[in-house]
Amino acid sequence: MSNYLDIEQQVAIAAVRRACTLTTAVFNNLVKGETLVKSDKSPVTVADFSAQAVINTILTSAFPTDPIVGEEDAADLRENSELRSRVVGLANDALGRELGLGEIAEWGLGRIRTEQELLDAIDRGRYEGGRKGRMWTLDPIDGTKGFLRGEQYAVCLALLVDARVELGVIGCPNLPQDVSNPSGPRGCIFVAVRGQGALQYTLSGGSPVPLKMPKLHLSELNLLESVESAHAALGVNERVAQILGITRAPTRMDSQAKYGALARGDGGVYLRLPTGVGYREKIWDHAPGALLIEEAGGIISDGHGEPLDFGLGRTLGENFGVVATGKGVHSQILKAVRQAQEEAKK
Ligand SMILES: Nc1ncnc2c1ncn2[C@@H]1O[C@H](COP(=O)(O)O)[C@@H](OP(=O)(O)O)[C@H]1O
Ligand SMILES: [Mg+2]
Ligand SMILES: [Mg+2]
Ligand SMILES: [Mg+2]
Repeated sequence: MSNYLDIEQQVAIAAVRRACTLTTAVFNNLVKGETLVKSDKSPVTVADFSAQAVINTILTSAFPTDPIVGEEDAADLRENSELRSRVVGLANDALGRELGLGEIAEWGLGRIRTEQELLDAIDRGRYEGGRKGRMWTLDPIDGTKGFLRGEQYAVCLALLVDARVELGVIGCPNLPQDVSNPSGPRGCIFVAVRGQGALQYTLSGGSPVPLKMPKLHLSELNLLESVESAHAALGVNERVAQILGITRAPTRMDSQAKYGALARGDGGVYLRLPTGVGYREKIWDHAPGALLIEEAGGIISDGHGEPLDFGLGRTLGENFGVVATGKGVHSQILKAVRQAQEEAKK
């Protein structure tokens, strides 16, 4: 008998690997005009579009009936022929390479797709989400701002069944494989399967390393937080650290690379509290990271201690931020969050 979600795991890792190769290549050749500003003022690049095209194409070929909740859609590309042909070229380059580690010819790799097929593949990510059945969440580049700065970003894919995350894969092309050697080799893939633990692979292959979050005392913790002050209330984080007596400086890092760092013990708490502008967190920004933390032995909730609900649609609804950390310190951190929040209201 095969292991739970063996095939899904193999497909998801292969798809994320291909997308990571693509995004790395694009970064090295990104030119002016290849970044657009979306209606919410956030950036999107040809790399985001083509990575979504590649992953959706592979997923649809392996699991034709599975719906996908993906961050991007093809509307901007349908209006812009220059951008469209660049995205089509990049996606076909990525899909056309010969079979790699663990890849199977039946996934349809190697075949050149038409423009129409690739735009439709991107738009397969428009599923509205919900509580029943299987669905994938995809963030082709999480941390687009980090990507553009040449810093951290992540290619993030998760499989949910009845709104529960069962498989999570996070590819981090720029993340050092070993935090104690920051100038050493980079490129990690984090994989979690419910009930089967959390693993780190290197992007280049090789045997995975199991991840287990260390038991930390409050005094040893440091916060993992966003680089962008628009994404999280960094001032409140500072106060939470002060209340808890945390003296170590926070680690600021874009994207779900933060969840990978937390799972392997490079930091003690992922803390993301709302900035008060009414933003709703997106399910693709947290689904794979949430399972990674649980499978590495940690706990994840919102800032009130409520579980994250991935069954409400494309967003986490009215949720209050995210707190992920070790089981031993979670309740103390929530208490400090409550105190900092109350002080901020005064
Ligand atoms: N006001 C806001 N509050 C919280 N998150 C926000 C936000 N505006 C954008 N984001 C999300 O923050 C993500 C990046 O998170 P981080 O700050 O941890 O790197 C973005 O993902 P993308 O880069 O995929 O668009 C985007 O979805
Ligand atoms: Mg975005
Ligand atoms: Mg994102
Ligand atoms: Mg994104």
